[in-house]
Amino acid sequence: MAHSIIKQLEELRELNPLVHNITNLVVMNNTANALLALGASPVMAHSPAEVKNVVEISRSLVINIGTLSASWIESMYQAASHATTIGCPWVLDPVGAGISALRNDALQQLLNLRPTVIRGNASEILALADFSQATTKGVDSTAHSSTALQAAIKLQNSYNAIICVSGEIDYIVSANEIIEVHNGHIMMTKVTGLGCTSSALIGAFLGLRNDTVEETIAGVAVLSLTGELAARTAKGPGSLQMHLLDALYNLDPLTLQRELSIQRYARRD
Ligand SMILES: Nc1ncnc2c1ncn2[C@@H]1O[C@H](COP(=O)(O)OP(=O)(O)OP(=O)(O)O)[C@@H](O)[C@H]1O
Ligand SMILES: Cc1ncsc1CCO
Ligand SMILES: [Mg+2]
Repeated sequence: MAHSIIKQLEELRELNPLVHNITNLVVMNNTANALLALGASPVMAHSPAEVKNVVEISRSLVINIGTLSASWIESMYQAASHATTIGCPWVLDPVGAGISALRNDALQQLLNLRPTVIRGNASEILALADFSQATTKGVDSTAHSSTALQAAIKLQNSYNAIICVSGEIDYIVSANEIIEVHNGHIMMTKVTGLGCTSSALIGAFLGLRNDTVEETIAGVAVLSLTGELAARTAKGPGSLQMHLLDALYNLDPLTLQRELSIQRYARRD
């Protein structure tokens, strides 16, 4: 497993892929810096007048609904439909799924455009699988990631997307397998937008080699591991954020080999 991620990271740094982000106003700067530190090239572009042009030149698209409004929905819809049409892989981050009709309606439209990958916290994945049962508080999860595993499997079956549930254990559900990433640190929940960063890093790996499951695992695992490494030396959330960028920049094969904690098994449902 580490071997695949080491190779992918090497390829990513060599290629410096352009990642188109339509993301929220809270995390925009952090996300761009994380992509740069990893070795990708971010572009944040959300005007409806240009998103199709930007999708055309990008390796992948990341759509994050964190600070949604009507004009952003239009941009997201245009970008996602164009990405699906031209075969550009795209990630959906359903921030705050379940908290309002605006978000739920936008998410239903985006789901119908068939994202390649969906990554959310447990509350968001539970809400996406059944909006009528949503008990979301806001953008932070109120549930352990394991409680959303069945919902993730249901979403995978319905939309044929790779589903990631983040939390103490990150789960990645593909058509055939469940992958668990055990890296991470509780302090990461005290820095806003690290789930959003995970979605963006998945975007950075997508499109590298047409193996979307391996690419998704790489994105999730790299963020969780670098967060864990950063937490070891951080005094609190402020320095965690700073150390995370340094950990992404300095991540090397030996550290991946030594520190990754990943399990994968066949789906039995
Ligand atoms: N309880 C935990 N223990 C260890 N690591 C955690 C825990 N919760 C989250 N993490 C780490 O933080 C990462 C982001 O997950 P989280 O579920 O907090 O995202 P999120 O709620 O979508 O965040 P945001 O919306 O602020 O971007 C996970 O992939 C994992 O590495
Ligand atoms: C706090 C917050 N509110 C809307 S988006 C966002 C960033 C984490 O998703
Ligand atoms: Mg989130």
